[in-house]
Amino acid sequence: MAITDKLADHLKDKTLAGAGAFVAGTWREQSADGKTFDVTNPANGAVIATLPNCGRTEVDQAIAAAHEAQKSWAKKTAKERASILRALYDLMVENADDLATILTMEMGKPWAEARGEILYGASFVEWFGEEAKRMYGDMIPGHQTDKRIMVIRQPVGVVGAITPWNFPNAMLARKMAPALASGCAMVCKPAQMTPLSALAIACLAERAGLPAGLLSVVTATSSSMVGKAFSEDDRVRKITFTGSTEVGRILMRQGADQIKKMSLELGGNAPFMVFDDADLDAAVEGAIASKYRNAGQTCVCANRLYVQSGVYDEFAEKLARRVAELTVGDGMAEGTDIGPLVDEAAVEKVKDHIEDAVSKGAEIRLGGEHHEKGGLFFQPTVLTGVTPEMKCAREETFGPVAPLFRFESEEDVIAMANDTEFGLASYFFSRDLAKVFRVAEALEYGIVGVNTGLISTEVAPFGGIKQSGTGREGSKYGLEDYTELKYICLGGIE
Ligand SMILES: NC(=O)c1ccc[n+]([C@@H]2O[C@H](COP(=O)([O-])OP(=O)(O)OC[C@H]3O[C@@H](n4cnc5c(N)ncnc54)[C@H](O)[C@@H]3O)[C@@H](O)[C@H]2O)c1
Ligand SMILES: O=C[C@H](O)CS(=O)(=O)O
Repeated sequence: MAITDKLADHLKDKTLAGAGAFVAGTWREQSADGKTFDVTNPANGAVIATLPNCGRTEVDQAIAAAHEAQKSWAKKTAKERASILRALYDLMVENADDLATILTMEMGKPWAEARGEILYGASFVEWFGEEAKRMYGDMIPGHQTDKRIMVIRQPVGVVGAITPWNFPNAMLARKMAPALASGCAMVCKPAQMTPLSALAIACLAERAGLPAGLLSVVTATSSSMVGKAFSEDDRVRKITFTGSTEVGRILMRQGADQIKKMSLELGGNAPFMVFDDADLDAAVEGAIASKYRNAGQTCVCANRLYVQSGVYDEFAEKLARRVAELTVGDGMAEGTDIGPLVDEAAVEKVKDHIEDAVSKGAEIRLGGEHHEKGGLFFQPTVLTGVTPEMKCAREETFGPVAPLFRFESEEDVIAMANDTEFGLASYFFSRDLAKVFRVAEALEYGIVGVNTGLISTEVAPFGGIKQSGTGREGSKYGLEDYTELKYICLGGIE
């Protein structure tokens, strides 16, 4: 059994996290070279699982099995593929409590947030099961009397997926669902800190009747080995990656030799703007939702909060009062709002950003310290008097820190908001309709939240511009990333 009692004792279904890596349709408790690695609970450091540390042998086996299984899978009707995705959706919902417990104990987020992530991940499986039936093509009026022009969509083939630790269920579901719906096969390498959520999805996919080989979950500590395997093997037609921009850049370079099709969901540096005419209470709630969700460890978290002068002091006061109500603790404990950060490096980065800001003149309105619980817990923090020279203005903090910048005019704040190499999510609060359109159209981002801090849904296209990535996940557009267009020119039709 891969999982320990530290996790099994919290599960109704103890087999859900699988029994090792899921490679080419079989569960592997051992890798070819016999190496293993531990998965620990960031709330207390307890070992919750020991998994095989897969090598190139397992990755190659997974790719070969995917390449074989995908041929017959692509020949099934959309309805046949949709029915298996629907069965998987139903199983994810039925097992949501256990899936949430697995997620919280390997990643740390509060259980209620984890359960929300499970339903969010499941929503992509439901959505793309339906979209499978709408993989339409075109009939185009011919350019000559004897010609008929057809355009069809066909699955890309084998997809290599690499996913991050902060949404270990939803980030795989958001890739696997359109891939399987369109007739592709997938080999996934989850983050080594959080592999169990992906293994649980594979376990339920097997129970839902997904044919062997179509989905593999390779658990490995050498992520660069997996990235190279995906890049070098021409049976892998596409790489889909969610994670940091620097790793996305590496994968893009490695994929260039084979002109590998790429979907990249990368880093962010989201501006969150509050104008004088905003509903301040709504803006505060929006800031709480956007900034402190997952302890600030999401790619779409507000990273820079710009507040117009006329409401700056009132907003800062209201926000600090609301943040002070947040409870820090173990994600499995009732009432926890802010769980532990994922690792020591994350804690050090948060400390560095705070120390840098204070050294350049910012003030700590609230928090700013390592939490008294110690370990990976950090106090939710509000900084005021923040300026563009500070690290938190240019780097993704990825922690529970809200740096408040003051601004005077609409033109100034748009210029500051756009002054970054990132372009994923952005947010602003205003009740002036003309301003809403002007600002939304001027922001250089893939996503704009207006009078809301929460934008994530399966029905909308999620993705960024500039160095936040390429491609879109979710929505009717999400299927396109897993298909190729084929133009068929029919001649001799007299
Ligand atoms: N745009 C989005 O949808 C989205 C979602 C979640 C996280 N992110 C971003 O991800 C970052 C945080 O997540 P993270 O710390 O897991 O990112 P990361 O880039 O360090 O790791 C992401 C995944 O890539 C793997 N990896 C690392 N180096 C690799 C290499 N050389 N070759 C192949 N794979 C490699 C990791 O093992 C992990 O599975 C943040 O920048 C965040 O903004 C973006
Ligand atoms: O980290 C960013 C993920 O994409 C999470 S969400 O889609 O915004 O919930």
